[in-house]
Amino acid sequence: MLEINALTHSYGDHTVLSDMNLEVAEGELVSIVGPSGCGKSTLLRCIAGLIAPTGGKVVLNGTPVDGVPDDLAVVFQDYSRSLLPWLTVRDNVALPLKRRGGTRAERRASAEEALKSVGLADAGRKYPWQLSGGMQQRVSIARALAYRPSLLLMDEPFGSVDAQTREDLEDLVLQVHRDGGMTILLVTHDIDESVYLGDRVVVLGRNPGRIRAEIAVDLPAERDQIATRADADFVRLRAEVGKLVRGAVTSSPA
Ligand SMILES: Nc1ncnc2c1ncn2[C@@H]1O[C@H](COP(=O)(O)OP(=O)(O)OP(=O)(O)O)[C@@H](O)[C@H]1O
Repeated sequence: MLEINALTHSYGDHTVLSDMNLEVAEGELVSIVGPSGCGKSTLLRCIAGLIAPTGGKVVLNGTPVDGVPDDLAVVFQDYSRSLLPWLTVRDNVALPLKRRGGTRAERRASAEEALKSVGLADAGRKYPWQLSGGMQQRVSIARALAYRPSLLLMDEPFGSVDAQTREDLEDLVLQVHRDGGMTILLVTHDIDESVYLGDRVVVLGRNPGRIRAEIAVDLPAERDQIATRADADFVRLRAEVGKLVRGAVTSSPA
């Protein structure tokens, strides 16, 4: 459903991504990890059509990306800036649905349903600033879910929440992925998280950013914060990814 062909991006004479090729299948959850500055966010911005790559192309559902595609949603780390403080939580979630058409009542009903699915059934009439950080990030996720994109991009979505909330939100993403079959690309700094959530982990190296390795996560789809993380296969995969990321900091990409 997503094809990245010979993608290159430079900011001025600083080449950040070089000749990147990646295919993502319908319904896959792909984690992207790599050292700071290797171009993970730049890659997501190219896929989201927020920046035009300097070379190569991104093809989503058979159509080359040229501007922000209609059937895509993005969740960023900085939830405090992504929600509009003057709109209620429900209206924040319903806002992007205007692009989909439908009546105001239908949009509100979809928003309520998405809020329920992230455990915020009672928060619709509140304002974002009345909620905790973790709850605000749930609202951002609900907004993306209500939109029912064919591709969901998440850029360090749990980087600013506490450890317990992070685990809850990770499990929420797994549940959404399992139930809705959504294709998800998730950028994270957290190696454990990349393995816990991913069907596949893509490791980027830097100078310039290239795919250094792709690791299939051959764990059962059903995951559990305690049992999965204690599983010998999980521990092996985490070590493998960790070694590749550490190697990517110092050596040039393979
Ligand atoms: N708008 C921009 N203009 C110029 N340089 C940029 C811009 N955005 C990013 N860069 C540079 O491109 C490189 C890659 O940045 P990017 O944010 O894509 O990396 P990242 O892997 O997401 O980093 P991090 O893990 O620290 O968030 C960095 O050296 C960064 O300074």
